[in-house]
Amino acid sequence: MADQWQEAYDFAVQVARAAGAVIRKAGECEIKVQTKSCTVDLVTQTDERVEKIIIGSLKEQFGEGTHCFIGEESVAKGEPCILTDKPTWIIDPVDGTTNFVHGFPFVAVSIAFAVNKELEFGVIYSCLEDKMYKARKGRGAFCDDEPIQVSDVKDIHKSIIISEHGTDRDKQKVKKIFSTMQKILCIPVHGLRGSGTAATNMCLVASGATEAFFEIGIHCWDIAAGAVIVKEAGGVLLDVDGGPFDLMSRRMISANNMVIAERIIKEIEIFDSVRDDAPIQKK
Ligand SMILES: O=P(O)(O)O[C@H]1[C@H](O)[C@H](O)[C@H](O)[C@@H](O)[C@@H]1O
Ligand SMILES: [Mg+2]
Repeated sequence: MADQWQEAYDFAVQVARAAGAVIRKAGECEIKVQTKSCTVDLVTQTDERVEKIIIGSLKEQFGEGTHCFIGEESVAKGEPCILTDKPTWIIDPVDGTTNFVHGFPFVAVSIAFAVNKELEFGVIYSCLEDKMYKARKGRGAFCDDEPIQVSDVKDIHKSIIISEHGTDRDKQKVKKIFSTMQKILCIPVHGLRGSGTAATNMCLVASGATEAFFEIGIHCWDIAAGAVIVKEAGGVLLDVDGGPFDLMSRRMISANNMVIAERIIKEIEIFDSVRDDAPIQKK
């Protein structure tokens, strides 16, 4: 059967690379910062501009109205965040916005593509490192066209685990986040890390640099592309309660294998997060 998504996959790589160049250029100038859900949930004109460039390029290539789009900044402006069976692009134009504002060198363009609610491919361009991660369902994962695969570590005591504290500063949630981190650190593991971008964190799992990344509070656009890349690199994806991975649930764990995943899950103190696809509350 004709491979109907190869052209879209190749085009997504081109668009991600071009978007990364725009981000790098914008980082050389003064960055005007605004906030979204709270004072530390940052957004810049670059996030919005890059999302418009990405969606505009995809619409031009594939036609208006044939594909659907879930973009971080479009959703922030009230667009629906509902995954249907239609071909859908799930986009984080600047993952690691806080890093971008501070010049902390991990900023990623994350572009995923789903059909019939199945993730077909994911592309993550770590634009300050100039590293292009990509994967198509059933065809392996790559960094700069070199195959990548998860680490073979099964002993939790020999692992590095990535966790992020996110942008929520609710004291009860922060307490659970740090209590979880403390319990994991004192297993003990070799170390805890966090790049500040979920997409990059998942690439670090996929490339074997760390054994797991989990987070409660992320969004579908932060993790959709990384989910394909981790899975195609031989890793596993689960809900933080050990259930099946749920893209819209705002929580997940990605790991190199089930042994590590299940050991980490034991320590995670879960707190509620409103689903990405929850009905929009009328103000
Ligand atoms: O930079 P964002 O696109 O907003 O996404 C990040 C989020 O804001 C928060 O910092 C999370 O901890 C990150 O994992 C996520 O990528
Ligand atoms: Mg973002």
